[in-house]
Parts: sequence; C-alpha cells; structure tokens
Amino acid sequence: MDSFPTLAFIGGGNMARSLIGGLVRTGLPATKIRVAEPVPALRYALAADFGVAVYADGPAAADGADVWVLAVKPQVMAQACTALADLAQTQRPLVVSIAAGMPSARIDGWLGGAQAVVRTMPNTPALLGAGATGLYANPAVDAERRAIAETLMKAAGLTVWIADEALMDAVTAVSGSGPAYVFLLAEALQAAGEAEGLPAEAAKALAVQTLVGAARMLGESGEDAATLRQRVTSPNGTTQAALEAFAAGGFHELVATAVAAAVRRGRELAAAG
Ligand SMILES: NC(=O)C1=CN([C@@H]2O[C@H](COP(=O)(O)OP(=O)(O)OC[C@H]3O[C@@H](n4cnc5c(N)ncnc54)[C@H](O)[C@@H]3O)[C@@H](O)[C@H]2O)C=CC1
Ligand SMILES: O=C(O)[C@@H]1CCC=N1
Repeated sequence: MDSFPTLAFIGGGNMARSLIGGLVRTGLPATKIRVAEPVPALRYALAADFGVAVYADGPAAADGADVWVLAVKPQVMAQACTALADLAQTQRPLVVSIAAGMPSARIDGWLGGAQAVVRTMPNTPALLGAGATGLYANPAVDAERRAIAETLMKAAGLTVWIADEALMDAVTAVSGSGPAYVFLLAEALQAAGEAEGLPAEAAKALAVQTLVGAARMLGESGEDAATLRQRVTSPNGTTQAALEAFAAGGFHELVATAVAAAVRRGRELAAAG
C-alpha cells in the first residue's frame, strides 16, 4: 500500500483506533496516517501504539492530506467540518465519514459544498480486519475515489456499497451497532450459565468460545444460519426446549424492535447534528 494516498483522521477515538489498527496491520505505512485528536492521552496512545503523526486540531492534520476520515461523534460533526471548510474549498480532498446518521449532504454543506463525500458505516471488529462496512458515495465521487474509499475500508474487512443513502441507517442498525448485540448475548449466556451453577470462569469460557465457534461456522461453512441451527436441534432435545422458550419470549420481534430503535436513533442523530 505504498502508493496509497495520505490519510487524516479527524477524531482519534474508539472507531478511528480500530480503523487505524486495521490499516497498519494490512501494511499501510504509519507515515501515511495523521490523526487530529484533542484529548492528549488518546493522541499520545495512538502515536505510541501505531507510530502515526498526531495533532491537537483538525486543520493541522488535514492540511495536505488526500483523504479526510471524519471520525468524530455526530454531535460535533458540524463544528469539526466548519473548521475545515476553508481547506476543503482549496484542497478538494476525498472526504470519508464514519458518523452514524449523518447525511452526506450535511457534511458537504458544512465543508462549503461541491465535496466528494463517501458516507460509511464500519464496526469495531475492524480492529481485527473482521469488520463489515456499508458505503455510500455522493455524486461528486468519481470511480478512482470510490476505489480509494473501498480500499481504505477493505483494510477493516468486508465492504458493501449501498446505492440509496436512506438505507445507511439500516446498515448502522444491523452491522454498525451489531457487535454490541453479540456481546450482549455473550453476557446473557454467561450469566445464565452462572445462574445454573457453573463457576464464573467456566461459564465465561464456554459462552465466549461458543459464540466464536458458531460465528466461524457461519462465515466458513457456506451454510445459512437456519441450516446450522437445525443441525444443533435434536427432535425433542435440549436445544428445541431452549428455542421454544426464545420463540415464546418473542425473540425475533425483540431483535426487530431493537434494530428499528437503532434506525430511529440514527435519524435523530442526523436531525440533532
Ligand atoms: N464505536 C463504534 O462501534 C462505531 C462508531 N461509529 C461512528 O464513529 C464516530 C466516532 O465514534 P467513536 O469512535 O465511538 O467515538 P469516540 O468518542 O471514541 O471518538 C470521537 C473522538 O473525536 C474527538 N473529537 C471531538 N471533537 C473533535 C474535533 N473537533 N476534532 C478532532 N477530534 C475531535 C474526541 O475527543 C474523541 O476522542 C461516530 O460518529 C460514530 O457514529 C461508526 C461505526 C461504529
Ligand atoms: O452507537 C453508535 O451510535 C455508534 C454507531 C454504530 C456503533 N456505534
């Protein structure tokens, strides 16, 4: 990736750290990466862990970088972009946003207009190169810049282009927030194991490895989730008893309700930003 453009991350928090970790792991030289992060401890940790160049403010990091990765919270996006507007008008970078809910047109407007903006939604497994990212490109993004955005996010794992920007809130609700749902299931499974008398360490080890193993089967077996589930489920066996309890408790409906809540919150973040 030696010929890859220079990147400036605006915001060096959790998600930026995950993406930077993925990029460095796949061979992007750290000298290609700059990060603007106002919190000194976060900034110094990024410099120490990855060898990237760090700055206290956005314009200092962005000046001269080919790609700006906007990795601040939606609530501070207006302020972060406005500070970059003059530079954006003269330098015309490729702008890649990872903010939940934030429409590309708002970002474009805050940057002064006519900007090439790719709105993306990654997730934290990016740190391991096992992420999933949805991408939407506004009409100002040409094929070459689409390819750059895709290469950037492929360092984090799977990429999926989304043609209709309105669907990015659904991407956020399924895969952006999704790792938290899996972690919640791990917590619940461990707690249930403990409630049934297992020692805490044993319950944790069994729950975690069950999720890891099942996730690998989903990814590697080529079989769909329903087929894999049915194979675990002996007629009138223990799994069937558990699955009936899930169904009686409205598991599918609960997941749909949770995803719908995340979609709604994404829209609220856009309205508040
Ligand atoms: N955490 C996650 O799983 C995911 C987060 N996202 C999106 O990524 C974005 C960042 O989220 P997190 O990393 O979780 O938040 P975070 O709070 O960990 O990181 C944001 C960072 O931006 C810094 N910051 C604030 N104002 C700034 C400015 N003007 N210039 C430069 N840096 C500034 C903050 O000090 C903070 O460290 C959000 O927009 C979120 O919607 C997207 C996908 C997944
Ligand atoms: O919770 C959030 O708002 C962000 C977006 C997706 C994951 N974390």
